[in-house]
Amino acid sequence: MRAVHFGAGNIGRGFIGLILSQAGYEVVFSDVNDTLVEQLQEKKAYTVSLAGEAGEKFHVTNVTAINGKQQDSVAEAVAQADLVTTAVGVNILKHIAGGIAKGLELRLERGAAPLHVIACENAIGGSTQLKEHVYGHLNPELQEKIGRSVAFPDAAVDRIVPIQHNADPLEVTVEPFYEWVVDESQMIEGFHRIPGVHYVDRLEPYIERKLFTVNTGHCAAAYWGYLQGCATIQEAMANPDIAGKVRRVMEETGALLVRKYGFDPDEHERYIHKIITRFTNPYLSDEVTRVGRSPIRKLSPNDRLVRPALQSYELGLGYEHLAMAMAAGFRFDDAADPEAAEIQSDLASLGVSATIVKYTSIPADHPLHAAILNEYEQLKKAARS
Ligand SMILES: NC(=O)c1ccc[n+]([C@@H]2O[C@H](COP(=O)([O-])OP(=O)(O)OC[C@H]3O[C@@H](n4cnc5c(N)ncnc54)[C@H](O)[C@@H]3O)[C@@H](O)[C@H]2O)c1
Ligand SMILES: O=P(O)(O)OC[C@@H](O)[C@@H](O)[C@H](O)[C@H](O)CO
Repeated sequence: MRAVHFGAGNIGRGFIGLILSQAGYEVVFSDVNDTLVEQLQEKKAYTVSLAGEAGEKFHVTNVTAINGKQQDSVAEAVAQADLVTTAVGVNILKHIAGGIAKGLELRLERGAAPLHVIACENAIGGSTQLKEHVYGHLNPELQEKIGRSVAFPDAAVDRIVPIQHNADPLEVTVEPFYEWVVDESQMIEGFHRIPGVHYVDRLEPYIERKLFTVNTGHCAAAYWGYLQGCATIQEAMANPDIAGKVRRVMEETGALLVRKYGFDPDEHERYIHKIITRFTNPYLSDEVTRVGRSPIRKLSPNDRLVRPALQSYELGLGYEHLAMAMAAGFRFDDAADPEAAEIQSDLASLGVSATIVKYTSIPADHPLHAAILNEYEQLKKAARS
């Protein structure tokens, strides 16, 4: 069996590629990074190391790569695949959609077997978003025909994989923990279950639990850490003030999740505790600039900060620390991050209030807007003194 995986980056090699290879798939990575592609084509294998005391290593074999810039090769790979997965970043999905659409057309012409396409991105409805992009390249007749034999089940993926600084460009160090949850209700016949993947009937509680706990806490640690001059999440979490606030932001989203989904409060508390342990893993060094990356995405209405804060407000629950984390996000001025630079430019030209509205879509007369604005001004004052 052959899987085509888009994105031979950190999570692609360190998680999805590893699991698929262990499940017996030949993994064909599609990437636009020439070095990664050439190395994978040449070595056909790489090493995944677990960041833990034992330092366990996995030799991942039966892998290769194609260059994602060559749309015909991408389409041919999709046409021959038994499974398609992605980990490119949710904003990149639109760029891979054309090649996938072309590949699906080829499959139709050749009468190929049913196919599942699973986007493993940090987003609600990632595969559904990819499907919309792919369908944007197909006329209604093709959409209808392809829809009968191609499914896009949504997924939630969890494993912390920092930016790598290894001599071997293919080697990747990952945390030992992982969770991959796939929505079974969106699948069609002919799917071969992948060992290590958890299949559920309803993904929403899983993706929201993951995004609003792991990723909300993570970006809060990154933004507060960045403002305190910390280079890594580990360094940020060693600061008791930051660690306390990170816990409280996860308690706010925890109260929301418990209310929305009826999670057991003690079990959810253990989930938060486990996440804090993962953030403080001494065998990992995870840069705050990676975790805080793409603040426009992270401050957008459906992502890890605004969505839980608005829902908490609607239910009369606390959102103070979420507002504080958003304010810190607006202060994240990493010059190497184009989204951070865009926000900083808007703050200077539009002012704080209009910039908050522009990126969060929270109206200026909303109490959450006032809370973000107030906290932003406090942070600015603190930075001056
Ligand atoms: N790293 C983590 O801890 C982690 C954990 C869970 C989920 N995720 C999610 O996984 C996704 C990837 O994150 P990452 O940390 O692996 O990022 P990454 O930057 O390490 O990897 C992304 C890869 O996609 C490639 N890419 C970009 N454009 C492409 C294109 N058009 N075609 C093919 N490949 C292309 C890049 O060259 C890169 O190798 C994101 O959505 C992220 O939120 C990351
Ligand atoms: O990948 P992002 O930019 O959505 O978020 C950064 C990190 O929070 C994220 O990559 C985590 O490490 C990961 O989601 C853990 O499962």
